[in-house]
Amino acid sequence: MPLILTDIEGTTSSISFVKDVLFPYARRALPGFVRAHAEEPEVRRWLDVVATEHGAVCSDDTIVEILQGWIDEDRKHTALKALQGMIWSDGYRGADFTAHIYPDAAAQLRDWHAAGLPLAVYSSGSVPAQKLFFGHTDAGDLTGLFEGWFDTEVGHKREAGSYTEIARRLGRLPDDILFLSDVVEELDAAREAGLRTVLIDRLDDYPQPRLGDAAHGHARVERFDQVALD
Ligand SMILES: CSCCC(=O)C(=O)COP(=O)(O)O
Ligand SMILES: [Mg+2]
Repeated sequence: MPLILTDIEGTTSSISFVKDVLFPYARRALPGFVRAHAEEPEVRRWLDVVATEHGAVCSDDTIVEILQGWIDEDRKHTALKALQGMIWSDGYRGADFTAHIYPDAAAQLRDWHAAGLPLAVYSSGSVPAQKLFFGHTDAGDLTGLFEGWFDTEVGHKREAGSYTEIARRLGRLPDDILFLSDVVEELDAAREAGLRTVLIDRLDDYPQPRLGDAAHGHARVERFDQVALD
């Protein structure tokens, strides 16, 4: 039985929840969060990464502006993702929102887990953000279904080496892992590393079905219950 490795945004869950709820929440809360927590080592560490990348001495206000710009560009930068995760914690715990999950994804993940299939997550969202997300979904707390959590600290999702590293950390051969994602470039990288791949083509997120050449030769389904495991 393969291990199922799943992406989040556009795969288990809608892009609009991330873009229209999570990102605006983080954008709004960022200035107050930085004012309140900038001297905490785990926060300072990531603010300093942003300042170093900016290449000039900059104030925390400037760092906030840079981070807000990255949110607007949907940059998958590890420092931004770590800070977003800390900010969303307040939103989930204060019940400002729950995380969207497609009903077919929640049901199939539960069924695979019940059948003994190992499950893991690989998302650009930080591991703490992933755990918050699956801990507060519309379908309840799903964290117990997963035995592995990976973010861009293993590498970026469009690089084959990231998938090789995930397989190594999971102690599995690459072709014993089935990766599910909405992004063909991520699936290309996973296939290059030897993983099996399925394009989850959510028509709510991608109204033009990615058929033929657009699917880059990856198996393509529209829902989790259509994923073939062999
Ligand atoms: C972990 S939830 C937040 C989602 C997020 O910030 C993100 O960038 C999602 O990207 P993905 O790799 O899951 O498509
Ligand atoms: Mg995605």
